[in-house]
Amino acid sequence: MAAASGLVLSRPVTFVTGNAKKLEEVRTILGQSIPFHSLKLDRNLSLSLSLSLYNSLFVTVFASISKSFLYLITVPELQGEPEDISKEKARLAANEVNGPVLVEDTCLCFNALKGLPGPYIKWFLQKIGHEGLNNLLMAYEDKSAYALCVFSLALGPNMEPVTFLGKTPGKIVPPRGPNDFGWDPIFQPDGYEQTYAEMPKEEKNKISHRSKALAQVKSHFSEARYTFQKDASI
Ligand SMILES: O=c1nc[nH]c2c1ncn2[C@H]1C[C@H](O)[C@@H](COP(=O)(O)OP(=O)(O)OP(=O)(O)O)O1
Ligand SMILES: [Mg+2]
Repeated sequence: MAAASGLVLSRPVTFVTGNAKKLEEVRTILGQSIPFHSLKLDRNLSLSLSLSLYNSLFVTVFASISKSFLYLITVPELQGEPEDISKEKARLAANEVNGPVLVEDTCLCFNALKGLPGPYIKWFLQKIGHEGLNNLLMAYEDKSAYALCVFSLALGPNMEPVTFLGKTPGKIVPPRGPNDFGWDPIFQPDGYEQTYAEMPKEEKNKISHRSKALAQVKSHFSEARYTFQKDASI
């Protein structure tokens, strides 16, 4: 029976993030399509920024799962190529959770800067803000950029993660629209007159880097047909 219905996992997949906005979008886009733990996250950022080539920052995440579990998850902010970062994040999260996890890492890549800030966008945004990000491109005519989302699924500790990529091309513009999610106000996707921030959420979710990557996650789940020892309501 297990073979007929796909791989048996110890429990439903836990989506690990410290970013409430990400979680909100993932929830909306996925709906009921994948059996996830219902996750509510609170974050407690413990910042220890160093110039080390290794983990420069540790994010402490309190995840209360289905109201009855509380996980303290420390996921380091890693460095390197987007896919490697996302995979490593999944390995670490799977060890912490001791079960199947899905994680996601988002990059904002400027073509004139050969893909930078890329995975380091979080620090660039935190340090220099929307204006600073625009200024980075002042010396270049090419303001084109792309948003890249890399999900990694690890079925358990010591399991090799699988990645799913989603990419949306656009350009960097002076900030427009509500400032409630990261770099949304300065990213204008190709074919639109509005920035991500100006768009209605449903519109962003139709074309975003995140929804493109999640479409692949969904098809992976429908092909794999995982079953779980414990049901999703736990
Ligand atoms: O759709 C988006 N629209 C605008 N801004 C966004 C988006 N998605 C992520 N962001 C921001 C959050 C963070 O400043 C950086 C990614 O960093 P990233 O490490 O992936 O996110 P995070 O540390 O906030 O959450 P997590 O705990 O899942 O790693 O870009
Ligand atoms: Mg992060």
